[in-house]
Amino acid sequence: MKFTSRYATSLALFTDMYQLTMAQAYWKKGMAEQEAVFHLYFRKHPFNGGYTVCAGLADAIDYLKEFRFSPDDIAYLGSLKGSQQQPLFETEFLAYLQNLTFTCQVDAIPEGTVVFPNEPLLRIQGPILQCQLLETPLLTIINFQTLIATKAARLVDAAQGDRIIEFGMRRAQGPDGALSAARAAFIGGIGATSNLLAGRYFDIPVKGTHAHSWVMSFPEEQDAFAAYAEVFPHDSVFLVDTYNTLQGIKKAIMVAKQLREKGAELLGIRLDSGDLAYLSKEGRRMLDEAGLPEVSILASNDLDEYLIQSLKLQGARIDTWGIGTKLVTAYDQPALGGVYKLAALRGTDGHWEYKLKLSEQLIKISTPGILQVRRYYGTQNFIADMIYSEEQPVPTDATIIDPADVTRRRTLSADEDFENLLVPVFRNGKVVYQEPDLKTIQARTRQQISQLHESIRRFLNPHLYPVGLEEQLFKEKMEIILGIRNKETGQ
Ligand SMILES: Nc1ncnc2c1ncn2[C@@H]1O[C@H](COP(=O)(O)OP(=O)(O)OP(=O)(O)O)[C@@H](O)[C@H]1O
Ligand SMILES: O=P(O)(O)OC[C@H]1O[C@H](OP(=O)(O)OP(=O)(O)O)[C@H](O)[C@@H]1O
Ligand SMILES: O=C(O)c1cccnc1
Repeated sequence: MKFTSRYATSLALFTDMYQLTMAQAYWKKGMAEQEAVFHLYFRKHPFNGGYTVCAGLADAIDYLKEFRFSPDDIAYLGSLKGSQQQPLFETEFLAYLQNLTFTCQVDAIPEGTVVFPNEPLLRIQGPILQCQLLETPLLTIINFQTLIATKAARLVDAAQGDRIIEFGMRRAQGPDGALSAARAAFIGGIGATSNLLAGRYFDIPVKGTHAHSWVMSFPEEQDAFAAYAEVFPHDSVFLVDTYNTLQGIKKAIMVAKQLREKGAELLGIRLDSGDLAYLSKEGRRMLDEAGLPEVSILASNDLDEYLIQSLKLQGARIDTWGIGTKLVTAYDQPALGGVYKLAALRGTDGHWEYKLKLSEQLIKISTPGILQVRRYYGTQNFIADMIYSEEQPVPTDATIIDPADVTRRRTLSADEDFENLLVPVFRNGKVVYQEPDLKTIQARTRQQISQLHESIRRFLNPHLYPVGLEEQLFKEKMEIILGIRNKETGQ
């Protein structure tokens, strides 16, 4: 079984009802096929951080590849009633849906790329009815995985190269939360998961120790360790904190010595409570003195990036970090506020009409156009990102303007290396994108983060990476805003 089978049955109803009622209204008004452009983007980094790692594209692709309404879906929609008990959806509209196939153009930023507020992660162009139906599922997929990949990358940053295992399945937001989180966590740099189904679906390494129940099911802790080692002589990590951690470590050492006499080595011990700095230092000393310097120390217990940083500052001797709840639930910020906004609509004359959503706050006003993101590179670090509309040629020396603070401008020379981040994913409803495997995506994350200046990577008050609108696009956006405001106030 391959992970894509998660989307093998029809998930066209995996959307908000208003997408379907709008779809019927577009259809009824003869607008269903009008060509539109939507962008999916977020406005603020999660966790008050300085960067975000985008993830979820592979799932989005699988969803779109399978996008169709099954006869069962149509029957369900046909059964829905309005407030006057009349059928909500017309029979002819349901017939239209039954024959609907996905025909859009999709461009996206590859998974594992570092991204910033207001940059479109996905651009969907096609019949407005189709684009509209996809808003909710695309946001569901991309928001969550991007959030978790970013959390994972922060943990990896804090752990400074130590191994991290994802232990979160039992605390995840439901079964798909657990699977998606395991996948996204791996993209963010986590080395392994305890979730076997995620291991099987995504080809992520699986790892585990044992639970307290194993120790508790024996009259003596040492007998529990010995019995486990008998069954897994080369694959044992003993959980040493069931009764008294320091005594538990002594017993683990005794069993490790017996194991060595039989030609096998204990892999490690796990600490799951108490003062992890003190206990890991004591544990390391005891293991080293017993001639067991290779036995590693794994710690778990409500860990997050701040605790890892603190434990490292305290000199903790922890080699591997087991992280569950705080990772898979993105505990301190359980949702990324990604949005999906209409940016252009093709008029009857064939020209694009730019569209935007007004807001009291300038930063919340969406950007119109057929947007692309261009990243400029220095010798070591990324320099800046430019958001521009593909309709207009970019001048040789381009100026970018920060839409949140128009006094922040920067000119980007044509001599700099650059790359356009959005790449073609679907053309006329067919996949044209070669999906990288998960290990390649994970390597991309690591490589991308290494190109961020350390001031952007720090957790406390990170520096703002420069992202701006290309000057022409900025001016056009301002003109549209003024035009709408004048119209609305009758001036
Ligand atoms: N040296 C340390 N510095 C800062 N925080 C620590 C340190 N050691 C452990 N912690 C964290 O303190 C929190 C409380 O741990 P502690 O083991 O005292 O309580 P607990 O979680 O209630 O224990 P148990 O798992 O036995 O119920 C955990 O999040 C743990 O990761
Ligand atoms: O702490 P997390 O980061 O979520 O990691 C997963 C936790 O799950 C297990 O605990 P268990 O379910 O036995 O409960 P516990 O928290 O009481 O130890 C394990 O011993 C970890 O402590
Ligand atoms: O294998 C482990 O040690 C493990 C797995 C899930 C949750 N906590 C610990």
